[in-house]
Amino acid sequence: MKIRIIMGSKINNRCLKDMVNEYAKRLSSVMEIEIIDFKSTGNDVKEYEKFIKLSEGFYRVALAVEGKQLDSESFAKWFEGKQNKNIAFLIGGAKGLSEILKKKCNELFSLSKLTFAHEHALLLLSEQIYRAYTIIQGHPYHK
Ligand SMILES: C[S@@+](CC[C@H](N)C(=O)[O-])C[C@H]1O[C@@H](n2cnc3c(N)ncnc32)[C@H](O)[C@@H]1O
Repeated sequence: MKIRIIMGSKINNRCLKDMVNEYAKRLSSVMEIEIIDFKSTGNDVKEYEKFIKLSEGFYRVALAVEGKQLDSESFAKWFEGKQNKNIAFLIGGAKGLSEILKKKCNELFSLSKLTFAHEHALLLLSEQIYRAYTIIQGHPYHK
């Protein structure tokens, strides 16, 4: 299984990067997690093309406030059902993901009704992917 997290904005916070890398490292024996961040151009068409190209062949999940909200156990079940798929999670920059891009995605997931900075959305998503894996494995981390 391969997970690609695509960010329409650069990750600048070093501590946050380290935390995200730590989750990816813990999961590296069972899945590959790749993070691709790029500087936003502010041009919706160019960003659309970039996101689509980078997520070609992946099951696309857009992160958006208005998306579906799951609890961690449900997310783990969803995740388990996607074990033989490659998943791309799309995270927008300051302007968010365009409507046309969200329509191209297979699903829209929300982390909360609160709006987070793109880096915080990345950290929450990474931790929930790790948590999902520990739930599936019955590992005590998820308690
Ligand atoms: C600063 S937010 C963008 C805010 C923008 N005004 C909008 O409405 O989308 C940057 C990105 O973080 C992600 N994000 C922020 N809060 C989120 C939430 N509660 N659930 C899911 N994704 C979220 C989304 O991918 C969003 O495009």
